[in-house]
Amino acid sequence: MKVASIIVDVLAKGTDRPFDYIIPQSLEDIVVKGMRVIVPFGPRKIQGFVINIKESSDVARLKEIDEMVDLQPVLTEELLSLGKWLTEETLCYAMSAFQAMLPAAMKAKYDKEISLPSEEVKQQLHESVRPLFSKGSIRFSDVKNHPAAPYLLKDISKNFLDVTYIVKNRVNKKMMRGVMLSSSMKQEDIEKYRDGLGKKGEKQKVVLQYMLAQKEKMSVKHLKDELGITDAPIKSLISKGFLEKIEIELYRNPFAEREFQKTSALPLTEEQSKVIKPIHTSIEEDKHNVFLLYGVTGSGKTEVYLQSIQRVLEKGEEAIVLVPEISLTPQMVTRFKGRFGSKVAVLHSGLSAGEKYDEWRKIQRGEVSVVVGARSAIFAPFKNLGIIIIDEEHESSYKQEENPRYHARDVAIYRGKYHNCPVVLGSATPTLESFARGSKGNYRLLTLSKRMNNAQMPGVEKVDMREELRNGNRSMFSTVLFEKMKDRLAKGEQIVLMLNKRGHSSFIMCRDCGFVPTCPHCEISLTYHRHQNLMKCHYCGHQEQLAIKCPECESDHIRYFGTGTQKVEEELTKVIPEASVVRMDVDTTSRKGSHEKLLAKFESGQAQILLGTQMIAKGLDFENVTLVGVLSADTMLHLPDFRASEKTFQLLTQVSGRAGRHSLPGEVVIQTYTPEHYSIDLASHHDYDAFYKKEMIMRKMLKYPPFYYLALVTVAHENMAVAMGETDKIASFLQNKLSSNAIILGAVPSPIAKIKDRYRYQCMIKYRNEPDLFSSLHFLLEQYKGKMQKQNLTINVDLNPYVMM
Ligand SMILES: Nc1ncnc2c1ncn2[C@@H]1O[C@H](COP(=O)(O)OP(=O)(O)OP(=O)(O)O)[C@@H](O)[C@H]1O
Ligand SMILES: [Zn+2]
Ligand SMILES: [Zn+2]
Repeated sequence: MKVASIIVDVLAKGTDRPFDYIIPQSLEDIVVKGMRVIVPFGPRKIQGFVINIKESSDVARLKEIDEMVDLQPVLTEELLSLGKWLTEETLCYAMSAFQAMLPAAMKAKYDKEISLPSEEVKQQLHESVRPLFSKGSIRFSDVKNHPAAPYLLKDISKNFLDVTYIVKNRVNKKMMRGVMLSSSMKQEDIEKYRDGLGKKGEKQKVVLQYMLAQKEKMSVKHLKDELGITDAPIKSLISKGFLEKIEIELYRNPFAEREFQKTSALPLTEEQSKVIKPIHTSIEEDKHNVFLLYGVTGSGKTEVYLQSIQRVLEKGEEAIVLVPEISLTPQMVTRFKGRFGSKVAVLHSGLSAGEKYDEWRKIQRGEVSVVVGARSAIFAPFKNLGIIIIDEEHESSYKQEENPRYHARDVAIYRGKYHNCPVVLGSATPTLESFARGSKGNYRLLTLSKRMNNAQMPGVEKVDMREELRNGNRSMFSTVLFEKMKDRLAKGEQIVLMLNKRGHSSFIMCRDCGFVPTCPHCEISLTYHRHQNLMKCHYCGHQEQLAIKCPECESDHIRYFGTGTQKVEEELTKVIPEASVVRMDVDTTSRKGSHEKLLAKFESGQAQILLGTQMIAKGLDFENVTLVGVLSADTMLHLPDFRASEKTFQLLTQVSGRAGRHSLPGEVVIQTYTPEHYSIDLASHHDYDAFYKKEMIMRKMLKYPPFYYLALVTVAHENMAVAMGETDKIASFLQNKLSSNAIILGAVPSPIAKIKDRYRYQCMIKYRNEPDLFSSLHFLLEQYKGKMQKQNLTINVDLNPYVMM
């Protein structure tokens, strides 16, 4: 008898352990570790992961595995043990850890298609299996009960056959209204009609002009946005037969039809050669090392990554490159695809479930050897990893904010140890945690202190916006910034303007009494949505009409506060009408491929100003940009987060780094209300080292990372007293369990004290060495499992939290 230990798909504390099941005789040689199967569980049938196969079980009465979900293992031995490690490190369920490693498309049950990789293979198949393939590929569901099925499964387990999941694109293709130039009419006739249009047909003329120039299908929405027109001129052109109505597919893979210009390795600078040496050695000697590549903006870190990967590929091994989601820009992708061509898979959130599955399969089948992707790409199922690179390692998006609450850096180091390969963390502004490890020698610190071609770091000017106001300048541009913008436009150079939107920027405030409307269910300020003229809660979706009068003091000076990118854009067109502006924010980039289009427009010089939120701060490398303006440097400083200063420093340094990266010298203007703050002051001097020293003193004094570890327990309940009471109990329980060196703060209300009508309390643990902490937290969650279910109490434990709200 063979027995499989299985983690079942029930997310509850009591079921978070392996259950034993008998493997039916017909499947004995076929079910292996890392496959998913269907098993009876109570009255139901559910999915589970096989994590072990054994000869016997201690449990007396075992049930049998019902059927197979996968015909081949989806998790490798390594990923299975990584899953176990994740459950211990992040206190998550084994099931969530495994699920996190697979593409979303595979979470549902899909039929499988089985096909012959080639005709020759047919001879190797079992004789009863051969006839099944007489008409090409087959569906597993069709042959499941066929007498040859057991032999078919055996042939699959011998890797004779190809298995693909039939993943329907869950996101159905979205179609939208579009138009094209009439196919039956001659272009001259259309041009003739256009030229004949007078004042009354002005709008139609604009449309035809545009369509004739673009020579492409266009969505109606795009035309309206781009040309600032209504439906009317488009409709009348259709009725006259100049335009034809068509349907346009909204989503498409932005990189699918792209040709990538092939690049080859650049001769390295002296500094680059110096830092790449130990990385190459580590690759060649199969040694695990963590390198912290600390290189100023524009110092050529990417080339170091590329040539490190080159060496890995020459060894026949594989590479994972993580980049923050927002810098998965075409520019970044082009660099990797340009060097390694079709060996590169790209994983980012813009892909549909089906497309993500396709990329994942290429990795699993060894068709690619480099993955460039956001956080979850760290689980890429490579079997011979030779290097893991994390670019912009300071980015907080590498921490997942839901279960499993893992940090990609920790997973990278786990996998690097497993595969005896180097992990490279790169940044111009490393996190304090990493830099401290680098300085102590836990990581090997590699420094690139100079920009390419010895380009100077841009000069930075701070402007005190309070002063501007005192001098009567009420606009959002300081005099200095405005003058410099004018100057660059005159010279034909380009400008990047950043508006920091994180924090509270688009809320409504009463200018008389300071009242700010908040969500009645969540206690966070409502965000103003200009298009619909509504106020919305970003946590629960609650919305209200815009207040006309202040409910507190009845003043009608209640209005939109802070500036959105759209408002800046409007202002720009007013004060500098000659400039063409590309605006990049969540609104203009939500559509697939729009990111790419906007950046292409800027890169080609069709626009002189790139205006955007944080998303433009990183990774962009444009030759002609000589001026960077930060419109409001301090919005992030006031967040209730001990990393607020660090985040501000990082962002300012990153965005400043966009200027003067090539032959033209760059300049930066930082507008701020708190120019004396050390984050802003030191960022303006490009002084990471001084910032690091200063911030380390603060962290030491306040007992924060990297001097102390943090754990955050958040409790939520609809009754405030219950939430507070339970948090108090948890705090005193931990107080008893932990040493007197641990600091336990709370119960206190969370910075966001209520979400969706549930009150939130938290307890923060600061500790250095508490061997009992994890087991105590486990015990606690175990104790609470009944209460959590019955009383609808939620307890979240975040080890090394990045979001303090
Ligand atoms: N050895 C080299 N010779 C010539 N040009 C190089 C070399 N290495 C890098 N470059 C060029 O220098 C520019 C800056 O490099 P890169 O964008 O990699 O900087 P970075 O360190 O990643 O900066 P950031 O942190 O700001 O993104 C790029 O245009 C790159 O092509
Ligand atoms: Zn008021
Ligand atoms: Zn709300």
